[in-house]
Amino acid sequence: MKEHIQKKLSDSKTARWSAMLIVSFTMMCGYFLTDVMSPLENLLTTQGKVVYFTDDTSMSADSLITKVKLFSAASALSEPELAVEKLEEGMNLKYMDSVDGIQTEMEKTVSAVAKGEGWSSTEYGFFSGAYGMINVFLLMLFFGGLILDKMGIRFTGTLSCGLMLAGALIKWYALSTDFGGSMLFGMNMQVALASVGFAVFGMGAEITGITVSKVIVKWFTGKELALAMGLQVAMARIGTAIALGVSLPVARMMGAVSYPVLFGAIALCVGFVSYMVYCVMDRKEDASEVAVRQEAGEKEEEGFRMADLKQIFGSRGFWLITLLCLMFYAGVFPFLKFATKLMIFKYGVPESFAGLIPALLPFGTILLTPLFGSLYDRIGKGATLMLIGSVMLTVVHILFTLPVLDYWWFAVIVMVVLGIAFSLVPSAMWPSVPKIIPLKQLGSAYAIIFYIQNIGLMAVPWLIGWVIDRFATLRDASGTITGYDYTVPMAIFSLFGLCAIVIALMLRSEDAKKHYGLEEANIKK
Ligand SMILES: NCCCC[C@H](N)C(=O)NCC(=O)O
Repeated sequence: MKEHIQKKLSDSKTARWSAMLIVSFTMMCGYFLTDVMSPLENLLTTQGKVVYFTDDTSMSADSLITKVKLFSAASALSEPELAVEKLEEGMNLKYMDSVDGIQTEMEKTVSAVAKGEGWSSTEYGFFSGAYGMINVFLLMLFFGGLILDKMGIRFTGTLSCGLMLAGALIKWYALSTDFGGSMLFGMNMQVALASVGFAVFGMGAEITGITVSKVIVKWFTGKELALAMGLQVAMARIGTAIALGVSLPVARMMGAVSYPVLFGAIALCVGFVSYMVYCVMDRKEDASEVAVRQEAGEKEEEGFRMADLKQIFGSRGFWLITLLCLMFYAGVFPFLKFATKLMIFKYGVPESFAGLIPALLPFGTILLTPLFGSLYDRIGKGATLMLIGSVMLTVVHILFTLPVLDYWWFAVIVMVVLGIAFSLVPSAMWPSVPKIIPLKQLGSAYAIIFYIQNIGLMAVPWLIGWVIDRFATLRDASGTITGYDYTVPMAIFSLFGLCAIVIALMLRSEDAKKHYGLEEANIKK
């Protein structure tokens, strides 16, 4: 008679790849919401309504009305009854504008009118950094890791998806409400409440992130681990790319910045349901694992103990990966928050296309992250991949800093190179952690890495927002903003890249000493 051999559910290719797709979809919705406000920086920091024309230029509604009236006076026409509230899509307007210092007659058609929120760059930076605030100040990410290792994947993932959704709804409420200039914590009420929402969302998103990483390690250890992690990250990047590409057109079409957030919250509800589906699979995987152990007469693995934290904290390799993560990601995610406006003011890209250039970055990574992940699975060289990625990040930021080649095509090329760097490092970094830290401590290990990384995700946008207000905003004699010079903010991003190179070099030499296996293939032949 043929002997029946118990198998784990994860031994089935279909089952493990389905699990990967389901949790990655949830994460993708989270990433969409994380970056959905980035292309709206210019709109958020404009006071009053903004008018967009069919030729892809835009102007504040107040200034347009003044210019229309100038035209009426110059052409001796009776002043039209035009007011900001009457501006709408399809209107054909004649106005006077200064072209090369000469007052010139212009005629343009309005393609959309959207409401700016009048935030300062500092307020925008504060809001963007709020993502990491609860994680950092209330140590919630750290506790999230402990909860994950103690309470398991199903409980933690459900909790974190709920937090993401609650945060997204608070943010949507804040952005869709007119608080009439009231203040909270000495801050514009809208900025404060939107930041609270983003902070709650960020707590959920980061805990979901560590949970999803643990899910992938659980189903793919000894199999296609780096490829699966690469594909999960690639799907997350699709979320970022969609956010960067569609957020501004949606806000314009609907006339307000709150709508992209609302659509993201609706998508997240679907992501929540998909996580529930994964929970069913997770239960089956656990049951099959128990059966395999019983058949083999193995004892159940010991659970996580607080003492295990000592082992994590005592590992130099772990700290180097953590610091590399801090520096590398400080140079990428916060940069994306400011990149759309950089494209408008440094490279002269029309606002309606400006979000598409930063969107190239995550798009590039969609193919490359799994590709490099699979390379790491088969031939290794993880520490070297991280080093090359860090060098590329630094070169890119130096090129964005220098006042050379301020053409849109050059920005595209540089952004593609950044996309390659942004594929190399994550595809090698995340699958390297289980080579240094054992599975039962992995939730806590990822949580600590994400915790330190969140300090950067929080503080860097605060710093850059303040630096833009202080050192990068150009004004005319009357104090009106005339443009931005991004040299100082981009030089700061270059410094993060330089630190990443030094740490990647140290990690490679530590690996050579301690034999973590970072340069070895993941798939054992
Ligand atoms: N904009 C999303 C921030 C997610 C940060 C998260 N802690 C993370 O590092 N995820 C892995 C990745 O490479 O995206």
